[in-house]
Amino acid sequence: MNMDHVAENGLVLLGCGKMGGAMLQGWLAQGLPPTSVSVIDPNPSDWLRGTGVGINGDLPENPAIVLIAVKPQMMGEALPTLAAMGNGTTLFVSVAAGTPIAAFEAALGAESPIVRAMPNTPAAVGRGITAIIGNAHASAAQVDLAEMLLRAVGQVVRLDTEDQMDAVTGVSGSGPAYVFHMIECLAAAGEAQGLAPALAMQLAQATVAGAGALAEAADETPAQLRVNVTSPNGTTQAGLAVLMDEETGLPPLMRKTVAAAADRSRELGQ
Ligand SMILES: NC(=O)C1=CN([C@@H]2O[C@H](COP(=O)(O)OP(=O)(O)OC[C@H]3O[C@@H](n4cnc5c(N)ncnc54)[C@H](OP(=O)(O)O)[C@@H]3O)[C@@H](O)[C@H]2O)C=CC1
Ligand SMILES: O=C(O)[C@@H]1CCC=N1
Repeated sequence: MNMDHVAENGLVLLGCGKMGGAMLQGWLAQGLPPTSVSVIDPNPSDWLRGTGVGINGDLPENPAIVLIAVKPQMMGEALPTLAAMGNGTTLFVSVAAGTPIAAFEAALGAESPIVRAMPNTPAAVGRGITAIIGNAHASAAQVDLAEMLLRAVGQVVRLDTEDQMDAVTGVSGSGPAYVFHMIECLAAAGEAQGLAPALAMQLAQATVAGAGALAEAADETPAQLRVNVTSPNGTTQAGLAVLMDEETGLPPLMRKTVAAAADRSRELGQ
């Protein structure tokens, strides 16, 4: 199974907001024909209307893939729409935080092939990372198909057990928001040191983007890259003494942040 299989049999996207839209953008850029995509969304955006995909019209009877990208809180309303779709060969892929595979099996039938996935919004620029796990009825070829589709918008990792999904959500699903907030804080701190707002934001954005690109491209570990910036008794050492404090610095704060997000993911699954 490959992208041709999806193009021939169709892809249904349930919910085209920030995450569904980011992935659709990536697939269309990779050459998935818009005519093979059917979107169900109550308020289609102008961007979506301009793509040429089918919107809130007739759906293919047995699409290759149904991608579920509605909020977990809307799942109860959305699942009956899905139950009418698929004949055992359609693969259902959910990106919803918290919602367990068992909830989809209960609504769609235990024989339905289902892949649970946790992507992130850098998918919009092809730089996402998605963790996936299939249910017992998803064949190896179907999990491969989900992986191929998600690779079009970034990296893909496979999980051994579904319970890892809560921690993944806390790290990479929500993670972009932590990094965006770090940019905001770095810029605000620059302003507090007397820089103009636009200059402080430019410095903060370029520093986070550049450090991320270097961390990905370099052979050294992030720890070594940090050491490379830190001259003995210099400015970075002074700054890091605050940031790396085990009592008041980033390590305990990041542990609490990721734990809170993972706990919320577990809660959404109740
Ligand atoms: N945003 C992110 O960074 C990530 C999100 N996710 C998951 O992706 C899913 C979507 O999140 P996100 O894109 O942020 O949310 P959005 O609210 O941006 O998108 C959800 C979309 O679904 C539409 N919708 C609501 N009800 C229905 C329905 N019954 N049938 C079809 N469409 C419906 C919404 O329309 P309307 O707005 O008009 O209600 C909206 O366009 C969530 O489950 C979330 O956990 C996963 C990883 C990362
Ligand atoms: O905030 C959320 O619940 C979703 C899941 C991961 C990122 N956004």
